[in-house]
Amino acid sequence: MKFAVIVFPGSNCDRDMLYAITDALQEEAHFVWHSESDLSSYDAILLPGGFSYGDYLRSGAMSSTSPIMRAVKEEAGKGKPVLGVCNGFQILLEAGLLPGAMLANENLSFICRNIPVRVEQNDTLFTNAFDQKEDIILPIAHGDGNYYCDDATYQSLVEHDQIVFTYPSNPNGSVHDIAGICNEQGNVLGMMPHPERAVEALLGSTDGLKIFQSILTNWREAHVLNT
Ligand SMILES: NC(=O)CC[C@H](N)C(=O)O
Repeated sequence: MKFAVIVFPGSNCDRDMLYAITDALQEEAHFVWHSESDLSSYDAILLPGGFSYGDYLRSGAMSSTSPIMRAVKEEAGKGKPVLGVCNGFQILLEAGLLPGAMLANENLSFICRNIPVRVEQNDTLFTNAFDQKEDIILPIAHGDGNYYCDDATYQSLVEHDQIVFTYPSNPNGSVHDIAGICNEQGNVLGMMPHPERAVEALLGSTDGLKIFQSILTNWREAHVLNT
C-alpha cells in the first residue's frame, strides 16, 4: 500500500508520520510537497500535524488553499482514505472536507501529554482494529484543539455515526468531548490526538499503530484478497 504524507510549510510531524508507515507499519510512504497537484498514484493520504504557515490567520486556514488540497478533495471523492492529524485535522476543517471549526483550548494553554481517548466507532476503515468503546492512550499536543460545531451539525454527526473518537476526560473544552470525526462517507477522518507518536513501545503506547493497521486491513480486503 502506498501512502502520501503531505508537507506544508511549517509541518513538523511529517517525519514521524512517514516513520510510522515505513518503519512501524512497514508499508510504502512518500512526502508530497503542498504545491503539487496530483495524488492519483497513492492509496491513502495523510495530513500531518504542525504549525503550517505559523498558524497565522487561523490554524490550517492558509494551508487549506494550497494547490494539493484540490487533489486531496479529488481523491477523497473517489473514496480513498484521508487522515488529518492535529494541524491536519484543522486543515480538513478549513478546507470544508469535515464540518465544524477549531477554537483555542479552553484554558488558552498549549497542552502536550498522553491522555485516554475513547473509540466511539470501530466500524470505520480507520478503527476496525479496536473494540467498540475501547479506551486507548494517545498523545495530544495542541493549542487550538477545542472542536466546535453548532447543534444541528452535532445532531447530524450523531445520526451518521461520524463521531469516531471522544475524550473520557476532556482536556481542551471540545464540544461534546469530541476528539475526532469522519465525513458521512467514512473515508475522511480528522483527529486531534497523534497516532503517529504511539506506534512502538519505546514511545509509551502502540495504540496509534492500530489506526494505520486498520487502514491497511481495509485496503487489503478491497484490493488484495479479492484479486
Ligand atoms: N501538533 C500540532 O499539529 C499542533 C496543531 C496546531 N497548530 C495547534 O497548536 O493547535
